Amino acid sequence: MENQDKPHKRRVRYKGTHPKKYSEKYKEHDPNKYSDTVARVILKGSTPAGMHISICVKEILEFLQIKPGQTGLDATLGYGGHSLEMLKCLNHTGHLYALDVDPIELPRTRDRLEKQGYGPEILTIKQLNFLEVDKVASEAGLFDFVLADLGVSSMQIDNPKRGFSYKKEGPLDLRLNPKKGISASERLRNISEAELEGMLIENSDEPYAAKIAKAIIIENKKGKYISTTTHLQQIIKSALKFIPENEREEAVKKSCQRSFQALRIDVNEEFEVLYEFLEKLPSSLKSGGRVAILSFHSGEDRLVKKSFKRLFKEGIYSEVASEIIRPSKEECNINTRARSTKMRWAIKA
Ligand SMILES: C[S@@+](CC[C@H](N)C(=O)[O-])C[C@H]1O[C@@H](n2cnc3c(N)ncnc32)[C@H](O)[C@@H]1O
Repeated sequence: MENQDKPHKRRVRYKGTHPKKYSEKYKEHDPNKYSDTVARVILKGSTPAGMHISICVKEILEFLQIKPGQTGLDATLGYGGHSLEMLKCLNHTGHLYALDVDPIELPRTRDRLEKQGYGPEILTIKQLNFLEVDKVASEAGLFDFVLADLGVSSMQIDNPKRGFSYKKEGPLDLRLNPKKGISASERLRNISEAELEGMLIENSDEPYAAKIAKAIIIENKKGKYISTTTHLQQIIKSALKFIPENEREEAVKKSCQRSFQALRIDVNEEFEVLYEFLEKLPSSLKSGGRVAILSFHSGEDRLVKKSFKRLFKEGIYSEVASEIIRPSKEECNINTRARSTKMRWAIKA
């Protein structure tokens, strides 16, 4: 009877036989109802829309050696895949704290984990920047284990409204928390050519930084401020016109990837935040406490490596990874986003 009052809501229609746009992938957005479709997409080596496939799960669990009764921190909750695996190890005794700055995905993940039986009695989720790790530790007590899986989730990259990908038309935002700070578009509006060139070099080793910075500033001077992902992509494309045609497509793709990464690092102050987190980590860990960090580009990995090495020399860590751990070939085949992952770990003295 009830249904008679409700108007029937038609699902979004798409052209052709398969949905291509993020918003049209209604089956992938509902993994509980359409588990077959989701499994098929994963098998094909893709990440279903609205999902994130956790990386190096086996390697992380092997290292963290989580036991029931322990207290841990997932500094980067994301889709909650790593949290879920860590919660299974706790076996309903102990506590997991989980942080994320993203106010859009966090409530979805909280709901998902709660539906799987992980509520506030075992899991405390906070919308907080992980640079506040010390504050969380003062509430939770020192941690037995900490995981940080840096960067962005697939849900964030795939959602065109967030502006993380040059491949999809959307506002040039790139903030992990769109309610805080300024968008990438605003940042580009008020930047000088020298600062922009420096940002592209420092954050992502962009070889055509000078040319791209110049092209963006010329566009600003014309009053054509860059407000969308595709506008920025077009500017990069025209700045690289001097590259021979047979090499241009690949070069533009790479420069787009690097430039978007550089802007993302800048608007989210990712290096400053990571540095502060690494400084505060040891005093948030118990003696014997373990930390694993997954990073996705050389700038991040350098910071982790330097911090772990220095604190090991100072006797603050008793052991640190001597080499980077990488996901297996099999994992990279299933999940192409795993290919650039570098894992490092440390144990508190
Ligand atoms: C790679 S994803 C994590 C995926 C997660 N491990 C999983 O299995 O689903 C990274 C997440 O960290 C969050 N993040 C990035 N920097 C952060 C910071 N400084 N503080 C808190 N969360 C952050 C992002 O919003 C994103 O959701």
